[in-house]
Amino acid sequence: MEQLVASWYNGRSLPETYVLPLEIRPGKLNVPVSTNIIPVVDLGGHDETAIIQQILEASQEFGFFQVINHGVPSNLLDEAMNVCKEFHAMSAKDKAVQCSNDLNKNCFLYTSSQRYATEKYHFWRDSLTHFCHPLEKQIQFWPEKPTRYRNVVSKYTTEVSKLGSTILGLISKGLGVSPEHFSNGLTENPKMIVNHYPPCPDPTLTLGVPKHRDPVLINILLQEDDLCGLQVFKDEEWIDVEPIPHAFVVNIGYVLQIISNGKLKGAEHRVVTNSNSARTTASFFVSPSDETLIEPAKVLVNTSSPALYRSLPYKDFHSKFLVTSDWKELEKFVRTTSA
Ligand SMILES: O=C(O)CCC(=O)C(=O)O
Ligand SMILES: [Fe+2]
Repeated sequence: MEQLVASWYNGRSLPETYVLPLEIRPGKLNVPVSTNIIPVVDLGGHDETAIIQQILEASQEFGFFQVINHGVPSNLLDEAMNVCKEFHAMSAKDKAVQCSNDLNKNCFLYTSSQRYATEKYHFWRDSLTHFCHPLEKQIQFWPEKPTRYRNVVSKYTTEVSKLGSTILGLISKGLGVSPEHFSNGLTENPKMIVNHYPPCPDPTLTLGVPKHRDPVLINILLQEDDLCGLQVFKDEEWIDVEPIPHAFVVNIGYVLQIISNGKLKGAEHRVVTNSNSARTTASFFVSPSDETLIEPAKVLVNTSSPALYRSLPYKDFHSKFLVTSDWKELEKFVRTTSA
């Protein structure tokens, strides 16, 4: 396995292979205070129409929002975050014993990105990734250490799955798309990604994750209470996603941009590092099964709003995503020729 950053960073200066070209370096880290603030949606309210409107507006304008009063118990969020941190705090040897480094396996561990072997430079991140559904089948592949991992994370992913269905239900109502549209194979392949960004010797020169869009329907992200790192690109500026204790960050992925025929935005985002503390996050990627055809919902396509994207199996889209870091190339691949 490529060496996890956590196993060698201590006391080292930033290796050349992590120094990014000027145009994508974060440079100055304090982003200017922006008038753009990622919207916060209170899911506990009774006015469903108002909630749907807030979610749709945020998804159109930012492609990002945070949710509070979402129904997942706070102690479960704390336990899940703690066990994710404990996993990454284990020795490299223990981590290697727990997980494969084969990206085709149901549970695997990698560093930088899944394109490590071909990427020009590396990123300051280690990630554990595993599938979550069906739980009875997948759980046997998850790490056995820390010993609480399977117990806590199975409860966590069960709750976050329900939240995902709720949010997609609200989005489908807002778009006027039948809710079956999202249950029909589209949400079959949820995946957990436990990201870890060790303290970095020079956060101005490198990134934890470069600018990207998620290749999924939505991502439901748990971040630590007091550490910024995630930034959203909007109106040519980077905006910090300020952590709110026990909230989730939700972002629209590119698959939902396709299904909504461009009405919702698969937002561009990146992760900056910091030199003081390690930061851990858990992404819950809600994505279709490999064979599911992804295409603009029929009710959203008409003569005045023609289909912007062609129909293709999710696995074709995802394979292309894994081999290209060039977003324009991916857009070209999924767009209709007339769009
Ligand atoms: O760690 C974060 O803050 C975000 C991670 C992310 O963008 C991803 O997992 O796609
Ligand atoms: Fe992402």
